[in-house]
Amino acid sequence: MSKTAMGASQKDFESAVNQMKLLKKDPGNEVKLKLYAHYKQATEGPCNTPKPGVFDLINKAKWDAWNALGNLPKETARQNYVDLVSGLSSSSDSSSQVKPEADRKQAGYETLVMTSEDGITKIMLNRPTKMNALTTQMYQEIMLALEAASKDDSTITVLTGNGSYFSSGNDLTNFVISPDELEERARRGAILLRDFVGCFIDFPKPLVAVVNGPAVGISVTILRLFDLVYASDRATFHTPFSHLGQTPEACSSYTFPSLMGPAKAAEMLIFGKKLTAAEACARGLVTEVFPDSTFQKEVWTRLKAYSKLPRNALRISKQMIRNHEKEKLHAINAEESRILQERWQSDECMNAIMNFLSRKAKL
Ligand SMILES: CCCCCCCCCC/C=C/CC(=O)SCCNC(=O)CCNC(=O)[C@H](O)C(C)(C)COP(=O)(O)OP(=O)(O)OC[C@H]1O[C@@H](n2cnc3c(N)ncnc32)[C@H](O)[C@@H]1OP(=O)(O)O
Repeated sequence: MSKTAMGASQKDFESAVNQMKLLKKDPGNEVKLKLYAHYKQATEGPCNTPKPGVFDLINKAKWDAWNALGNLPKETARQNYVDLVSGLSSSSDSSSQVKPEADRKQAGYETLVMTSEDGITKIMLNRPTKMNALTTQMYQEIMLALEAASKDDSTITVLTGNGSYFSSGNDLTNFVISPDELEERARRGAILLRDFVGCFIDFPKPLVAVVNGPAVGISVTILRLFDLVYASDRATFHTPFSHLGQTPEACSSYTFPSLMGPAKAAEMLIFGKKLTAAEACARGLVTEVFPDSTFQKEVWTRLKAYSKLPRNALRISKQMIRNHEKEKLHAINAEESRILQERWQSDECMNAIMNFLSRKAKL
């Protein structure tokens, strides 16, 4: 009989616990929470401690993860723990192996798939089960990918999402930190945000967003820094900053009012109105909307034709259009990032994040 059918033995479990201690790579907050919850369930049974206070972010997230396992039997939790650790070990083992030809395109990126073909470099956000929510690792990888794309011999660079969402914006688990770390993490978060947006402001080649599904938060505000935005008619555009106790970023406090007028910008950025693709197109945020059934075919046919145009002419024209406001955009980006650094430390922001993480609130 297989191990799974029998359930993991206590020895397997202990060896998985030891294996975890040797793991070289941080598996990320989500996995760590799952491991914690299953460890507690396997060793102590259902959650039996008082719920931590609302500002005790880390312990509250851990408690929520354990409590969510309900009455899961200890044996099942033990097996799940062993399976989780074995998945982590095999993925870190395989990263040192030589990848087959077809996979080489992805080398170096864990959260993205980057490919280059027909004069087009495509950067695809690749966390479909998390609606392509942007972790800090993902912001870093996108910056690296943009840097590489700016230097490669492609004509056009495309950003798109894998799965049903373009992106659900900032990954709210980026906020799972202990209160004594908050100030420093907010400081680093503001630098990350400023550098991330800066890469889009400075990107030298035509940059195209292929918005395959709903877009939330920073994945909406950043669109004004693209040269073309093609959207499926299934896409929606939502910036629920106030609901999260936060404020606009990616220069949208300046670009949105100048694009659609202050009244329409306020509806989105202050009051969090969600737009359909047609509405976003009418406001100038989207270049063109396509039926979802033919979206990929039509968009890629169009982009392949554009990528055959003279490369240098495209690049120079883009820079002529964008250079006028570059300096201003960098100043606005720095100011928005500074304001967010303060917001992230506010009670309003912390309460909203806690509500999402404890599944009390969704958009
Ligand atoms: C001090 C901290 C420093 C931080 C440094 C950060 C630096 C840069 C910051 C830039 C700032 C950007 C602002 C924004 O982007 S604001 C927008 C934030 N996004 C949200 O509020 C969206 C939250 N998600 C939802 O409301 C819903 O998930 C959804 C998108 C409406 C989809 O709902 P649906 O019912 O279809 O699907 P699920 O909710 O079941 O989602 C499937 C799983 O994906 C996880 N998920 C989805 N989105 C996020 C997210 N943004 N953050 C974290 N996790 C997300 C969801 O939890 C499910 O996971 P599970 O299967 O494990 O439960």
